[in-house]
Amino acid sequence: MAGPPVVIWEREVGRLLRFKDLVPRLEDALGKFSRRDSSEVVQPVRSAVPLQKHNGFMGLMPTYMENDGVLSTKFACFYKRKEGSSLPSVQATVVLLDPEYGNVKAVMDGEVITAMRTAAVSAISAKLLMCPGADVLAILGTGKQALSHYSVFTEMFSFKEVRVWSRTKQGVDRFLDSVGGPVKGCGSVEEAVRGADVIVTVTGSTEPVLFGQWVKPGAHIAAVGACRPDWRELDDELMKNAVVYADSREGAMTESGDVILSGAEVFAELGDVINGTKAAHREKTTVFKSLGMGVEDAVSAKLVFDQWTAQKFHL
Ligand SMILES: NC(=O)C1=CN([C@@H]2O[C@H](COP(=O)(O)OP(=O)(O)OC[C@H]3O[C@@H](n4cnc5c(N)ncnc54)[C@H](O)[C@@H]3O)[C@@H](O)[C@H]2O)C=CC1
Ligand SMILES: O=C([O-])C1=[NH+]CCC1
Repeated sequence: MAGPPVVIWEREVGRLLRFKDLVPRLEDALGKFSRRDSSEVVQPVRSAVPLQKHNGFMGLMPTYMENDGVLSTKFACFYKRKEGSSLPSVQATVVLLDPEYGNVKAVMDGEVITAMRTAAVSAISAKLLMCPGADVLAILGTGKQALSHYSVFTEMFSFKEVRVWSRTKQGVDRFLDSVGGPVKGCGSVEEAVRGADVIVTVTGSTEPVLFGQWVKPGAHIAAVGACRPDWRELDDELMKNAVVYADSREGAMTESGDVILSGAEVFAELGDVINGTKAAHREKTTVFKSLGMGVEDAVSAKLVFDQWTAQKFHL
């Protein structure tokens, strides 16, 4: 009989996970996912159970990577919060199983994994799709994802200017205090995004906050919020005039209000670009629509578990 699962919680996950280790594993996983080879990745579109009373959803994200021996699922509860609410927008737990025996090997905090893998995938989208010599980064939103995106974008790239916008001044001030680096706080979305080469949208908004009329031609947008079919962050003009990429085509067609309601076509998955089967249109305005995938959590959880096991037996 298998022993009880290990529990690896927030601080430990944060100590073990590094962007430099995560990014290449995510690139590999995105490529494998887009090959649609079931011996590499089996990952259905997330099931979302409505939590009507609490204005949220529980997303169940099972994934099996046969050749890598990884079986996992994440439970991600995400909510539409009222302004000023102190409750979290996203809470997540990742469960790692033994694919042969079916027992649970580890239960992990999923918040650090969600924050880091989502930001790392957005950074991969920028690496592949932003224009050469991109100088200005704008971040819309100042919550957990904004912080993790700031961390990985400033670790991987050398922007000359970073701008941030939040709907409240307190949000901007808190963000500036937490990051310490040189960031310009902006009083409006337009001020933040005019002339920006890369724009990250990480808000809890369900209506468009970013409008095409303000976006510089050739800019790259990593659109991370609005993960429900009736939620938006980007307007129709932007969606229709950009080349749209997604993490999962099926995911975007099922869950993204920006894709479904604008009628925009998903040109390619990020994995198709990694595999060299679809072009990276760096010269055009590009949108990467991120919904989040179980395969990203699976490789992150494996990395945490492997590092945790190596350290334990090294002591
Ligand atoms: N694509 C993916 O893989 C993932 C997407 N998400 C989504 O990313 C978004 C941000 O998540 P977190 O940073 O964890 O949340 P958070 O609660 O930490 O931060 C949300 C930010 O959005 C702002 N905001 C909320 N409502 C707004 C509105 N109506 N207009 C403008 N700004 C608004 C808040 O002031 C805050 O700055 C959420 O929509 C979440 O569901 C989160 C995890 C993974
Ligand atoms: O992939 C993910 O973990 C999530 N996507 C939307 C909210 C949480």
